[in-house]
Amino acid sequence: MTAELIDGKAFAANLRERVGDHAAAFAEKAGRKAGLAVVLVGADAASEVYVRSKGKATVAANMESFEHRLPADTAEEDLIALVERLNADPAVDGILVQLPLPGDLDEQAVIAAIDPGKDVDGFHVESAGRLMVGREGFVPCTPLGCIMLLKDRHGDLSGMNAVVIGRSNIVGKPMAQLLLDANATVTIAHSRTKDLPEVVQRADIVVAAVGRAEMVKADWLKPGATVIDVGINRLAPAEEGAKGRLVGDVDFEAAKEVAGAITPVPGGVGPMTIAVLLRNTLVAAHMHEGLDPPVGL
Ligand SMILES: Nc1nc2c(c(=O)[nH]1)N[C@@H](CN(C=O)c1ccc(C(=O)N[C@@H](CCC(=O)O)C(=O)O)cc1)CN2
Repeated sequence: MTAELIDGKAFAANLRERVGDHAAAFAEKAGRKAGLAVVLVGADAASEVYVRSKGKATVAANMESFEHRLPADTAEEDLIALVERLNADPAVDGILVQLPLPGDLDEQAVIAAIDPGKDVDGFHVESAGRLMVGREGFVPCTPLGCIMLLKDRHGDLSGMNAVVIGRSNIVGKPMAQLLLDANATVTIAHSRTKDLPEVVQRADIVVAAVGRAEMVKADWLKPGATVIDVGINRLAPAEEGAKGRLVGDVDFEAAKEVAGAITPVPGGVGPMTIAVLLRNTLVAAHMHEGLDPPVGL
C-alpha cells in the first residue's frame, strides 16, 4: 500500500490565511496590530532562515514584526534585559527567543525571563505546567501543529495507541501530553527504551522526534499507522559546495509503503511550526486587549 501524504504545507498555508483574516479584524477592533518580537542571538545559518521566515509570515498575516539581532558574544544579562524591555512593551504581544542559543547562554534562564502572557513559543515553565494540569496557556508550536494534523486526519484520537519517540521539553513531552488530552493511550520512547521496534509496532500513531536521520524503519510500523515525522536532518552533501538533502527521522521512502498516512520532510510538520506561532501570537493579542480569542483557530 502507499500511504496518504499529510500535506502540512497546505494545512499551514490555510491556517496562516485564517490567522491573517482574524488579525485584520483584531487590528480594526483594537486600533493596533498584534505584534511578535523575535530575538536572534548569533548567526546560526538555519536560525537565520527561520527568523526571516517568521518575520515575513508575521507581516503577511497582518501583524507587526519586531526583529532583534544580537551578536553571539552577548552577555546573558543583556539578553535578559532585552526580554524585559519587550515584556514591558505594549506593542509586543508575543516574544520568541530563537533556539538554540550560542555559547554558554542558559536557555532556561532566558526563557524564564519571558512574561508567560507573551510566551507564544510555550517554552516557559508556567506554560509547561499549565499544559500538564489542563489549564489554558500557550502550547509549543510544533506539537500543537502535529496534533492539528492528527485531528484533521482522524477526528477523534480516543483509544488510539500513540508512541512518541523523543522526550524533549519542546516536542516530545508536550506532544505526549496533547495526545493524552485527546484520550490516546500514550507511550514515550527514548534512547534507553528496550526493543523500540516492538514498541513502535503496536502504535496506531507514531510521532518521531529524535533528531536522527531516517532512524525509524518501515518494518517497525504497524500497517496503516499514521506517521508524524518531526525530524529535520540535513544529510551530508553528495558533492562539495552542494546542499545536503533534507530528511526526517523516518525512512520515508520505505515507510510510505507500510503506513496509512505520513508527513513528508520537507513540507510536513515544519511549516506548521510558524503557522501555529502566528496563531498563538494572535491569541496573546486578544488576551492583552481583553477580547475573546478567535474561535476555530
Ligand atoms: N524559539 C524557537 N526556536 C526553535 C523552534 C521554535 O519553535 N521556537 N523550532 C525549531 C526551528 N523552527 C522554528 O523556529 C522551524 C523549523 C523548521 C521549519 C520548516 O518549515 N522546515 C521546513 C524545511 C526548511 C528547510 O528547507 O530547511 C519543512 O520541514 O518543510 C520551520 C521552523 C528550532 N528552534
